[in-house]
Amino acid sequence: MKVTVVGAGAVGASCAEYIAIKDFASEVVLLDIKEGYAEGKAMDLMQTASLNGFDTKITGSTSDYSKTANSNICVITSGIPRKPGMTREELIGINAGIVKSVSSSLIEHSPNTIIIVVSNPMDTMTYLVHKTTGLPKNRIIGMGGALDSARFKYRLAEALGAPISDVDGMVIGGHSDKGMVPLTRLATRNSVPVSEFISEERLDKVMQDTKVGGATLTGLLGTSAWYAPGAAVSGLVQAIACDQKKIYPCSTLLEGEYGLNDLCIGVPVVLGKNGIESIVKINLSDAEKAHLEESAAGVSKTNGLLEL
Ligand SMILES: NC(=O)C1=CN([C@@H]2O[C@H](COP(=O)(O)OP(=O)(O)OC[C@H]3O[C@@H](n4cnc5c(N)ncnc54)[C@H](O)[C@@H]3O)[C@@H](O)[C@H]2O)C=CC1
Ligand SMILES: O=C([O-])CC(=O)C(=O)O
Repeated sequence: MKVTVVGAGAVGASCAEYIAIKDFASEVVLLDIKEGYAEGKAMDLMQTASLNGFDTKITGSTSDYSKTANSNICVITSGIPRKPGMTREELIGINAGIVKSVSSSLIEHSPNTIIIVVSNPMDTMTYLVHKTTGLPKNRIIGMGGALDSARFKYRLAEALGAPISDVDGMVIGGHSDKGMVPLTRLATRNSVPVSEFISEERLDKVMQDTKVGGATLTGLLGTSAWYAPGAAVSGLVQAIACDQKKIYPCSTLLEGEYGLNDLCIGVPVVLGKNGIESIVKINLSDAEKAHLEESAAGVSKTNGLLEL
């Protein structure tokens, strides 16, 4: 199993590290445009192998896509992150050009690859990959919901005073400060609805804190987060590489599902060796449907800024 990660910055390197530590891939190639940067990160990571006990071989490449040839899975993290006070949508001008050229170079060398898009604004970048590459829809996956759901579980555990392992919950919708739809109604503590333990007001705060999870970290760090994003990507990569058939909320092209068309947005999907094996349709309440539709309108508006 060969995995390429484009962008050896904060998220790309974290992603490579988590993939290696989980030790399911034979090879990870990190690629960046900064001279020597990916090679340096790869060497540093390889020097953790005996310490962390993995055999995954990590190599680096400065813009040489021949080294990525025949990758089973390619992750795109190249592009600029936001600074405090910015929205993810403001990154579109620079990141669209980067994502378009990177995806085309990847496919040239790995025509059968599955692509995971991370660069922001992620739902729109995922749509761009659809529009410009012609890859089948099951092989283009946007990562956002897995991260947002992890943050939701963190906030739920905090509110419940419970261990995170006791908590389950999912966030669908667009990966944006306003567009996320945390499904509080379906969240559970050890299969008991969380509403049995905490008030509606407290749950509403959980929802609000979850939606601004990325912005909160950007304010604290001066740039956006990388540990949880890297871990979330590694979960998706593992589900595909090991054909786990796990359900994750991912950004995928909708063609009528959830009443939405011609956009990529986060909904639950089954991940396995073919990438997106199926879109899972769950019954949403009227309020959740309205929230998702509003989120979709926001994503479509951002998609409208693409020069296609
Ligand atoms: N979808 C999600 O949940 C998340 C998305 N992100 C997004 O991921 C992206 C990367 O974030 P960071 O790693 O923090 O940024 P970073 O600045 O640390 O790393 C980005 C890397 O991309 C490289 N790069 C730029 N243009 C390139 C090109 N054409 N080819 C190859 N490499 C290129 C840069 O040299 C840099 O090393 C940002 O757009 C950020 O908003 C970040 C966290 C979560
Ligand atoms: O907040 C950002 O800009 C990066 C990101 O998507 C996240 O951490 O959720």
